[in-house]
Formats: sequence, structure tokens, C-alpha cells
Amino acid sequence: MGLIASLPILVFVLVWIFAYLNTIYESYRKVKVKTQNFIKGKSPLETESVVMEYKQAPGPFPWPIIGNLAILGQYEVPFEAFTALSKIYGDAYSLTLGTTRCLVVNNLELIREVLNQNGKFFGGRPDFIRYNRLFGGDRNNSLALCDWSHLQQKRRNLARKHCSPRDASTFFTKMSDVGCFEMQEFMSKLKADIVPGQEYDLKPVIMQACANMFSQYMCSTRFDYENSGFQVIVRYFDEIFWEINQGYAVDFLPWLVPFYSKHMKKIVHWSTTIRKFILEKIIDEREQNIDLDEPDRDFTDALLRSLIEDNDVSRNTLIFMLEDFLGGHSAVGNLVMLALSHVVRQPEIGKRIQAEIDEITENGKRNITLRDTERMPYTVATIYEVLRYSSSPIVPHVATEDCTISGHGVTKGTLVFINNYELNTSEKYWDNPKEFDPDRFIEKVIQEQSKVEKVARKLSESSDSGVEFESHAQSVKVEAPKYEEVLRVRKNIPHFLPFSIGKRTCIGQNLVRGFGFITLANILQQYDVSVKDLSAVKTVPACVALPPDTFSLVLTERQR
Ligand code: HEM
Repeated sequence: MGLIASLPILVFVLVWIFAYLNTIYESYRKVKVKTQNFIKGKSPLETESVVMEYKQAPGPFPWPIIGNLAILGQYEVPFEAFTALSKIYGDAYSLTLGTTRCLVVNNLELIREVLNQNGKFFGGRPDFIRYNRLFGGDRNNSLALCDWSHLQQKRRNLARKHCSPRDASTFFTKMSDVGCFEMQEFMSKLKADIVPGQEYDLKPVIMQACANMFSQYMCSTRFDYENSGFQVIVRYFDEIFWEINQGYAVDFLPWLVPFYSKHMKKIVHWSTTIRKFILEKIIDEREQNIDLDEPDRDFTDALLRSLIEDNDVSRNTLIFMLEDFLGGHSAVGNLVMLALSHVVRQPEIGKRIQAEIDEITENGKRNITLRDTERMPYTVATIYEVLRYSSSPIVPHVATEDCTISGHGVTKGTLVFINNYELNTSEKYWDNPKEFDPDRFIEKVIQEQSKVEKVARKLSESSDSGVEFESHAQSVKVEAPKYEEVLRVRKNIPHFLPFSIGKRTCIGQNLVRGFGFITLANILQQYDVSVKDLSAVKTVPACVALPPDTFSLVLTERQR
């Protein structure tokens, strides 16, 4: 009787022992990979297929059940742990989180190998339960969290034109117009709300402004700031953005799910509410009025057209794509709030941005547009420095087959962490990396005077403002009769990869730069931003998100 009663316990213990032995086996087994070798004495075109065995990268020994999770728990954020562990195990090392095999790559060369050279082997994403819950039970509905597939390639192509507008395109002009219009509405809202000298909860309003920019740009629809349904979904988008930027033990220990059931329900509620809103307030109406003979007005038209013309694109694909892209506004709003957090910590940064603004707008005779970016290098550099300093994590990639990285075997299913925190914060790559200093992204270049004039005149002509060339004198300082010293943003810094590289690189980066710039510059054009209690301004390392409820700011109208 006693033996029968203890049978389930015995079975449980045996299963547990077996699982642990399997984890150890998986950690140390050699990986067989087929490679093409040159044949001695033959032409380089003739190769032979050889199966080679590779050891996996070294790493700490995994504990039962939790693997190496306890090590990560000792740090404020996992990326700090990744950097610390690289000092012990080298730039490529293995971890076992729960029972999931992970590889952490910590230098530029290795990161390039994973994302570029061997990108075809690392197109998967982790199968976290949270990710599935957020996207209607299947993370493959999401553009950023799905595994690589033919459909994903198609979705990226569909989005590219609209979501990555190039400088000279009509989409770029539209982006500028949409951003400027929304900023006027935003300013009216602030004027009505702000009580001089008192703190103001700016984040929700910035998020709504950014949501309207995205919605107007992609769906030709915007919502009133007082619309309660709109307020709710903007809040839920922000909750999701914060959620996606957090790591939870349940991601690697799925048996903890029952303890997270309330949290999971909340996630499902956020995402279903958003989906319902988008369907009712945007898609339903647009679907009835689409005219296939007319050119696409916006991203929604392009999606609706593909729904009709392309068998691969389902209604579900369309809804989730719109949700994904509209949700991008949360990243921009959070980025602007982070930029303001640095402005209140270092007021001289705000002053320099304002000097740039005042210079090219002739002391506020017009508002900033997207066409001003070239002549506002310090403002653009501030946005880049926020991206570096907050070091947005790259969504982990997953190996889709057995392969190698830098001579280390990588088993199919291994989750790869790209430690761009190390790229962004190491003294190997930056001077004084702990300092927030936009100047690191600025360089002086000497240009022929005629060339400088031509560029500046072209910019002035193409601007909606009609501001004359002479007004840009500060950004184009005269040093010698024939040559000018120009400040500009440093481009192509090889170790600065805020939007990642390779086939899964961020699709929204031009929207981030564009709408982020317009929002930040317009706020600082109209207001001095400060805070009553600096200790309330809390940000998290290796995180481009702020909690939905965060610090308030004092906005004081500027006197010119
Ligand atoms: C602060 C702003 C943002 C940052 C720092 C950022 C950064 C990133 C990074 C690092 C990735 C992962 C790339 C990889 O896995 O290798 C990514 C993916 C992605 N981003 Fe962004 N992003 C931002 C805003 C946006 C916005 C506004 C949108 C859309 C409107 C967007 C759309 C996407 C999509 C769709 C992917 C997935 C691409 C794929 O997996 O194929 N992002 N982003």
C-alpha cells in the first residue's frame, strides 16, 4: 500500500533525474555539422562534404531545474550578467536557462557572424508562453516574435515601403506633415492642461501624440486626446511595450505558468482589447471603402490590397500587422521620454537643442519639420545617444539547425543572446561610456564652401518653411574663405547597432528617427523641461522602456 502510494513520487523523481541527465548531455554533447572542404590538389571549385564534430562553447555547469538562472538573478538586468560572464568564459559562451540551451555572443565580430554571415541559421525566435499569449495564442502572428518564414519575408517586403520611408520619397514628406500636424494638436492639449510651475504627467500625452502620428500615417485616422477608448488602447500598448522589455523566470521555467495565470490573463486582455479597437475603428470602415483602381493612400490600403490579391495574406495577417506597426508608437514615445530624462539631468543638453532650434527657425518663427534634421545634428545625436545609453536589447534569435559559431558547435533550438549592451557600454568601443554625451555622435567635416552653400540652399528650398539660407549661419561656420567647417552626425559606426543588422533588422527605424525627432524638437522648442525631484527620474539599464506610470515633469513655456 505504502509502495503504491509513493509510486507517483518515484515516477516524478525518475522523470526529474532523466530530465536533468538530458540537460547535462545536451550541454556537453558535440555537435555534428556538415561542411564543405577543399580537396587537396584539386581546383577550389571542387569540394567534398565532410561531417565534423564541434564542442559547444564553454560555460557554467547547469544546476538541476533552474540551470544557470540563479547567476542572472544576481544582476539588475541580464545584460549586465552577460558582460560580467564574458570576462570569465570569453566572448562566446553557453548558458542553460531552465533547460534551454543558450549561446551569448559578446563582441562585434561574433555578433556579425550570428546576424549576417550565418544569419540563415539563426532566423528563429524563442517560444516563450508570454509571446504566444500576446499574439492570439501564436507568436508567429507577430512580426518581431515569429520564426523566419516565407510569410515573414512577404510581410517585411509589404511593410518596407511604408514603414521605412527614404528621405526623398513622398512617404517621407507625408511623415513630416503628419508629425507636424500632430505636434500642433499636442501643443494645444498641453496649453489647456498645464498649470505653470506644477508637475505634469507627460508620458500618457506623448504616447497619445505618437499613437496618432502612427495611426494618421498608416491608417489616415487619428483620435481625439479625450477619446476614452483611444486612451485605453494607448495605455495597453505601453503596458505591452514594458512587458516585452522584461524577462520573467516563466519564460524558461514553463511549469511556473499556474503562478502567472493572473498576469497571463492581463496580457491577453490588453492585446484582445487593442485588436478589437483596431478592427472596429479602423479596418471595418476601410474595408468597405477600398477602391482597388486608385493608388494606395497608406499602409492600410496596401494591406487590404494584398488581402484581396495575395492568397498567402489572411485577414488575421492584416490585423496583426497593423497592430504590430501601430504599436511601434510606444517605442518612439518611450524614447522621447528617455531623452527628456537626460535633459532634466543635464539641462545644458536641452539648451543646446534649443539653440539649434532657435537658430534655424529664426527664434521660433516657424515649427520644426523633418526636413530640419540635417541642420540639427546635436538633436539627432541626442536621440542616438539615448539609443546607445539605454541599449535596447536585440530580441533573442534561435538556431534553426545544428551549426557553428566561431568554431563552437551550436545545437538546433539554441537561443542566442546578442549582447549589444557590451557594444554600447564597453570602453573598448567608446570614450567614457558611462557618460551621456551626444557629442560623441558628432563630427566636424571640412567642406568646400560652394558645396556647403549648395546643400544648405537645397535644404532651405525643400523646406516647407520658406526660411532663407542666411538663417542657417550657425550650423555652417565660416573658417576659411574657401572651406567651411560643418558639424554633422557620424554615420556608420560599426559597433553601434541599435536596430540590429541582418535579415531581421528593425523595420521601423526611419519612423523612430523621424517621429522621435519631430516630437523631441517640438517639445523643446516650446517648453523648458525640468523636474522637482530628480531622484524620481528612474531609468533601467539595457532597457528602452519606462514603466507606464513614470516620473512627471515641469513644463515651462519658453520666453523669447
Ligand atoms: C526605440 C525604437 C526602436 C528600437 C531601438 C528598435 C530596435 C529593434 C531591434 C534591436 C530589433 C531586433 C532585430 C533582430 O532581431 O535582429 C527590432 C525588430 C523589429 N522592429 Fe524595431 N525598434 C524600434 C522601434 C520600432 C518601430 C517604431 C517599429 C515599427 C513601426 C519597429 C518594428 C520592428 C519589427 C517589425 C521588428 C522585427 C523584424 C523581424 O524580426 O523580422 N521597431 N527592432
